[in-house]
Amino acid sequence: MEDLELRRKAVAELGRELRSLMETVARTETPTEDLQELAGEVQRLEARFTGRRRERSEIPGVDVFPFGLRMYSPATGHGSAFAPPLEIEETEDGLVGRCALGVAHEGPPGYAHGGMSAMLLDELMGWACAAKGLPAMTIALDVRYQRPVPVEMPLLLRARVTGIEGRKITVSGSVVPEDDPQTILVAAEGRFVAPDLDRARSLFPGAKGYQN
Ligand SMILES: CCCCC/C=C\C/C=C\C/C=C\C/C=C\CCCC(=O)SCCNC(=O)CCNC(=O)[C@H](O)C(C)(C)COP(=O)(O)OP(=O)(O)OC[C@H]1O[C@@H](n2cnc3c(N)ncnc32)[C@H](O)[C@@H]1OP(=O)(O)O
Repeated sequence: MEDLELRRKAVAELGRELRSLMETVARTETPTEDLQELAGEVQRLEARFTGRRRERSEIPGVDVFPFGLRMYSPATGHGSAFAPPLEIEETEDGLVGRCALGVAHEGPPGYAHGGMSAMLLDELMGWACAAKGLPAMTIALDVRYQRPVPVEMPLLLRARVTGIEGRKITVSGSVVPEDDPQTILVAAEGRFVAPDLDRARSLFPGAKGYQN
């Protein structure tokens, strides 16, 4: 079997380069004819991804699902061009995530798109459920945008499970500047449900651990 760590490293390296490319594209003032030529080059590059293409519900071989790694997650995945990516650490008071967003994640000029903050919090809050042994799906997310989130600013995101009632979990979350953690930029309250085994089997047919 191919070395998994080596493959994860390669996936992360490719992700890093793609992220950098996305940021360059979002900021470039390159002449129009060069853009046209570059589109053709990117298309040729894409044709070099050979080999089997993963099925829709197939879990990537580099992942650990549902408790571990999601390498192509648009929030935390080191293999994703779209992810900041969010780095997660477990603390006594829940999970803490660190990242900085880029111009590619912009909504209002100079500030993050609100959907980015919502996505990052949603994911971190989901991982907070998994950290309690209950991998769960979001059923409701209430996001309060208190201050705009500047891009290129180191951020701290927090997620804490506030209640567990059977398979239903409530979680709170926030986004703050790393150097000014008292200032809440975004606050969120979420409700999650951990699917029971039958539901998990039908929702995630590619997750071998759940199959008979
Ligand atoms: C051992 C199983 C493990 C399975 C793995 C699960 C998840 C793994 C996922 C990720 C990996 C881990 C870390 C997380 C990382 C990222 C997080 C990303 C978060 C997301 O990006 S996630 C995408 C958006 N999210 C959805 O796509 C959910 C759509 N949704 C559904 O697919 C169903 O909703 C489901 C399956 C969640 C529950 O369905 P179900 O059949 O298992 O549950 P059931 O109906 O029995 O409800 C039980 C109690 O929850 C109440 N309840 C249920 N659903 C409700 C709703 N929608 N609104 C209000 N209350 C609701 C009922 O009222 C009842 O309450 P009561 O008991 O008091 O009556």
